[in-house]
Amino acid sequence: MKARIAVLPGDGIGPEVTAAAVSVLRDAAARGGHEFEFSEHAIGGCAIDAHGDPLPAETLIVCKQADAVLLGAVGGPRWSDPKAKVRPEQGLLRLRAELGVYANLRPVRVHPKLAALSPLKNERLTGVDLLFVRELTGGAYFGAKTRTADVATDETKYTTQEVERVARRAFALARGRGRRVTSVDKANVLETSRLWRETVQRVAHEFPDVALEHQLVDSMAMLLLTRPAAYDVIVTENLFGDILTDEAAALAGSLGLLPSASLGDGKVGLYEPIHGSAPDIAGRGVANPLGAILSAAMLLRHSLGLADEAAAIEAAVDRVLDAGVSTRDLGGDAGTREATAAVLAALNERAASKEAA
Ligand SMILES: NC(=O)c1ccc[n+]([C@@H]2O[C@H](COP(=O)([O-])OP(=O)(O)OC[C@H]3O[C@@H](n4cnc5c(N)ncnc54)[C@H](O)[C@@H]3O)[C@@H](O)[C@H]2O)c1
Ligand SMILES: CC(C)[C@H](C(=O)O)[C@@H](O)C(=O)O
Ligand SMILES: [Mg+2]
Repeated sequence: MKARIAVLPGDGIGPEVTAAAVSVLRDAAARGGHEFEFSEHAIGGCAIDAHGDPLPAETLIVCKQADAVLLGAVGGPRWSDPKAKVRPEQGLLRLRAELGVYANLRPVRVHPKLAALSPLKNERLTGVDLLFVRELTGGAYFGAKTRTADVATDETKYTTQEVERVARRAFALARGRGRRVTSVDKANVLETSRLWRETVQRVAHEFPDVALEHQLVDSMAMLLLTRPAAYDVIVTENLFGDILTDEAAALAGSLGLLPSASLGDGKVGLYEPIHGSAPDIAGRGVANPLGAILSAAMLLRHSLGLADEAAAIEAAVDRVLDAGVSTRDLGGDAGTREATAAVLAALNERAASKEAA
């Protein structure tokens, strides 16, 4: 098959982990006889420096015309002055809104080898296999903002339609997994959460084969650590989803491991690891590339319909972790390149053993 993939490396470790993901995609293309055309474009802080705009018009046009967008990360201290008028993160938020990718899928699995490293009790982590579905284009991130010298506001707004579509996506995904959805809100305090809860409840009637429960976000933050294996699909609003998924990264072992796919009703999907630009380790070749590589697998599955190729990459990542190859965030000493090379080697071995069989 032919596919156009827009690559937006961004800032900090973004270019390092994106290069790793692209090499795995090139490998999948070569192996499967596919023609993937990659083109790189600016976003975030480096786009502010080069074009005065964190989402240059050219980047947006190419992304809209692509089959999929692969993104590294944006932001960093250089562009973080609280008084700055333009921020790298605005480019990413605009891109998500422009692509209409309202459902952000963030799977969290705990690899057995890494469970042993966790400060949490091992038995609690056994079998953890979560899928967060984070609403991505609404809520406080996109509401009106005001600021005077002493007062600031960020409006949180949700419409029924915005909640319905992300809830439907979560229920549909639950059908392919454990058939359980936990909807997370703050309905004891927030009006937006009451609308959220009523709407999710109504959508649940369309999916009688999927069990629904509601949790308040504060207790969910605790439950995620005390009984993570009890959950399947967790659907929540933008801000809560951002926070809970970084928390869930502690279950998996590192923020550097977690991938994401952002999907809407249009054809273009956006794929990015959930971590940021990690300014503290940028440029040193030590970033964990696995979250970006697993995001590339999600790209193959969700945008290109190449489920087997995606599963092969996920299995290769598992084998690399099984073999004890890990980057510094996981207590190992492999660099970004070594970890990437190990994934490519595991893919090779698998292909060779399949051929031999
Ligand atoms: N999607 C995105 O582009 C995105 C996501 C989150 C944060 N950000 C931005 O990134 C900047 C830095 O934010 P932050 O420091 O709060 O969060 P961060 O995710 O960049 O880093 C948090 C911690 O996790 C570590 N880490 C993150 N990714 C890693 C990886 N792949 N391998 C090894 N260690 C990794 C970092 O070294 C750091 O110690 C901010 O400007 C923020 O807005 C961007
Ligand atoms: C950089 C920021 C806008 C972004 C978000 O909050 O969505 C990031 O934290 C993420 O999780 O992708
Ligand atoms: Mg985040």
